[in-house]
Amino acid sequence: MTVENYENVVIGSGEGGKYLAWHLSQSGQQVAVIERRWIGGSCPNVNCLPSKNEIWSAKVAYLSQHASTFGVAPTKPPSDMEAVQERKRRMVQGLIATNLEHYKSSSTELVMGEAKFVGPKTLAVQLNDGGTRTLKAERIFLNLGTHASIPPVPGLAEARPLTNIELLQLDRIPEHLIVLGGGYVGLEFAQAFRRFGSRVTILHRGSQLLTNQDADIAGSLLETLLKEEIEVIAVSETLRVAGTSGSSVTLRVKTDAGETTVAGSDILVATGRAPNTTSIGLEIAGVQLTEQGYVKVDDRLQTTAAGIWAIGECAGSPQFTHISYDDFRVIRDNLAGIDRTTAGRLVPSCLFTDPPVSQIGLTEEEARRRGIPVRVTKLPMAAVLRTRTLDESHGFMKALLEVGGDCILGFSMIGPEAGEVMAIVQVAMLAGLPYTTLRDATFTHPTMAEGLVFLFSEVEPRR
Ligand SMILES: Cc1cc2nc3c(=O)[nH]c(=O)nc-3n(C[C@H](O)[C@H](O)[C@H](O)COP(=O)(O)OP(=O)(O)OC[C@H]3O[C@@H](n4cnc5c(N)ncnc54)[C@H](O)[C@@H]3O)c2cc1C
Ligand SMILES: NC(=O)c1ccc[n+]([C@@H]2O[C@H](COP(=O)([O-])OP(=O)(O)OC[C@H]3O[C@@H](n4cnc5c(N)ncnc54)[C@H](O)[C@@H]3O)[C@@H](O)[C@H]2O)c1
Repeated sequence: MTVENYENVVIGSGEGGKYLAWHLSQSGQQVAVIERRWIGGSCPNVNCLPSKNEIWSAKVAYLSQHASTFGVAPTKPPSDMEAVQERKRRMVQGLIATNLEHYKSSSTELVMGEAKFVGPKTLAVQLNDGGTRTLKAERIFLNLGTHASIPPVPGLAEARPLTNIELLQLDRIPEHLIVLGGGYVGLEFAQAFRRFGSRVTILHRGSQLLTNQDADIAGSLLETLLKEEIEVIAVSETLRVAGTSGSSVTLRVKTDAGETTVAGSDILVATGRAPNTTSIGLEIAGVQLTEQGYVKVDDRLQTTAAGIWAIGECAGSPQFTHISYDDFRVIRDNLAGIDRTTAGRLVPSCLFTDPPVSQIGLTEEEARRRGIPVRVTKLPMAAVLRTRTLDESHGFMKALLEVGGDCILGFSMIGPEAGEVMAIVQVAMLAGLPYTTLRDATFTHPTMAEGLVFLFSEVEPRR
């Protein structure tokens, strides 16, 4: 067995891992990235970007169906899913090419294969093209990602349910899609496939959709989904599943009103993620896991093994591409002797439903739970005149402010361009600006951002 020595090896070419690899290579270090399947990680291949690509096609389908509202001849569903797929595939191929270009220009070696620890700092790589290589490194970075978890419901795995990966490969429109889970993945796909022409039923656990958002935000989103004739059922338990996804499936579920049966043609499992940390020999490397199976790290993303770091979802970081990228910056800076941690960082999020839902900082519910006194200000989207020009005035903006000062503690929005408007508030929060700076700013008319002036003009004065 020949052992090849490296300064740095990154396992997984996800967002944080690839940026770290390219950065280290460009700084003159020797780096290999081992990736078993997705060049560039899950975001450009099977997660964020392909889903947002199809969601945009679904928006076009929706606008075409409602074109008469705008004085244009309408088109009836169903959509041409083969063409939707083709557009998405072209984008993904382009993204992969861009990633490969970065590997080439930074002189980072990309090894396509599956890595396993065979010694504390030694990896055996089962190459995709056949054969194995053994790589030993001074520093190892784990960017392993997660996969969709399939709950242990009798009959569910046997029903061969769709996850985000298979759903994004469908070149047909499911007749009746049952979505298990009312979180990010479930909600985005439920609305998109309804717009393509599927009948859709969401089965969600708990009393509200989007459990990490305030009830008023989740309620406003629910109104939108119901208006688009998406069926939403709160279940306390999924008891069993029969049939096969793709032809016919039946779910027996428990609700507050008793047991009921839900039948459809396809089932999408969107009930959260499980880390890709099993069967790769992390114990051989001395890398400990948390109870949930994520890599145990400190706030500089160092694992329990010296010289080994973890990045992104596998490290238990919030499950967003921009956070995986920030993890890269934390490690990069610490390697350069600059103190930087993950502690207290702002984590913005945007759910790409229509209208989208964005959130940063404290929610009202979290403030209440933590006993933090806040002033709350709210503005209906109908008061933002840009929404009237689009016929998209559903939703509202909400901000949380200090009681003893004028800093912004949190912002949530359901409305058009919610992610972009949130970014403006985020900058104010990062700069520690008082809300009055946004209140007194002049934003272009008519834009969604202009709504911030009116939102912050509504703030009750400090007592
Ligand atoms: C459907 C969907 C939509 C999403 N949309 C958004 C969005 O709009 N915005 C957003 O911010 N986030 C979104 N996310 C989350 C986002 O995709 C992830 O948080 C992000 O990609 C960061 O992932 P990562 O860097 O932790 O790992 P990944 O990008 O998943 O990379 C891990 C890589 O490691 C490889 N790997 C694992 N084990 C091994 C091994 N043993 N050997 C070799 N290679 C290995 C995997 O093949 C994979 O390529 C979405 C998630 C899903 C499921
Ligand atoms: N726009 C975005 O940024 C975006 C989009 C998609 C995914 N993501 C990321 O990926 C992560 C994973 O998404 P997800 O939707 O899989 O997880 P999630 O945690 O967002 O939602 C899963 C939901 O499923 C519910 N659930 C769990 N078991 C269930 C069961 N047996 N029956 C019914 N419901 C059940 C949970 O209560 C939860 O509400 C997200 O948390 C997010 O961080 C982000």
